[in-house]
Amino acid sequence: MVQVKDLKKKYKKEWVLKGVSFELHDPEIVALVGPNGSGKTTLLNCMTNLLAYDEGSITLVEKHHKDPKVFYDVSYLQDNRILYGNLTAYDHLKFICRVQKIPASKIQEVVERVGMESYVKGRSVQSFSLGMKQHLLLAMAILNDPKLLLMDEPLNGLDPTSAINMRNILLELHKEGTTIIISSHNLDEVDRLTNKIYFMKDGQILEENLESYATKKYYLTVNDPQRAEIILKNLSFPLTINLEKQLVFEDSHISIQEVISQLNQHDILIEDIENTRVGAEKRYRELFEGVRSI
Ligand SMILES: Nc1ncnc2c1ncn2[C@@H]1O[C@H](COP(=O)(O)OP(=O)(O)OP(=O)(O)O)[C@@H](O)[C@H]1O
Repeated sequence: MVQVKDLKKKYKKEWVLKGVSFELHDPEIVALVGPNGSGKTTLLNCMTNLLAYDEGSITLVEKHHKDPKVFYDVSYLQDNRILYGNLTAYDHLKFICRVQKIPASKIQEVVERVGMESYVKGRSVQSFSLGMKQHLLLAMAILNDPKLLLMDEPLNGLDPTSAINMRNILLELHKEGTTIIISSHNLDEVDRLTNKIYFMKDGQILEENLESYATKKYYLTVNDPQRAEIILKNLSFPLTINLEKQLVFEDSHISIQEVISQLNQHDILIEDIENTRVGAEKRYRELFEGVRSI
């Protein structure tokens, strides 16, 4: 699916990529994580042939990455500067359909999937909010049912509902067989998408599978989060409330059974329990801030 071999790239005299190599075979979600300026965008731009590189080789979907046919199967969600302010969302989608020979009927399907029916026609992109632009970029990126989807900071500017929707779409695409490489600074979202992380450090990739490394995090949706928070904090349970009004706990700090039992005793209805392994932030801090976990 993807093969990057010993990729090197410098700007003037500064080497930004110093021999990046990795291979992906099965459909996977991989997060690309690193501090500002570590080379994530440079790597994605080289892979999609937007930027020349100095050494190395890149194969995408079994073809050389400069083969124009690659883009029937690959999409790249970049930042919103690629959008045309005086065109509508529909114009953008129609244009991609024309270039990639996708039936126009696909537009409606994608617009519904992303949830942008109310602003696809009748207003130009320059009047869009940041989140609306991200929706359009996502719609454009999934229009061709890509086998490989590369994404540079797709969560920028998304409200919680849109971020959840984006996450669900990515998880669905992955189940349908799409490989996704997503650069993100949102380590909580990264944990909810994948265990497989490429940390960009010193112009190289440190590949990590955090499966066994990570602890578990629980997200409880309850009928009365405010009362639940007061009750549990009075009992000294360490928890936070996220923007989705879920109660969030880490299992290294609590027994989830004990939490459930307390909520039951106080007649608080648990509507949903979601859990995910967390490790991205912990590992990031070890790698980039020299913080060792105990
Ligand atoms: N056109 C350019 N000319 C010179 N230097 C550049 C250019 N583009 C990027 N750089 C430098 O290359 C390095 C990597 O930049 P890049 O944008 O790839 O990092 P990034 O990891 O995507 O950062 P961020 O998280 O801030 O988006 C930085 O030091 C940046 O200043």
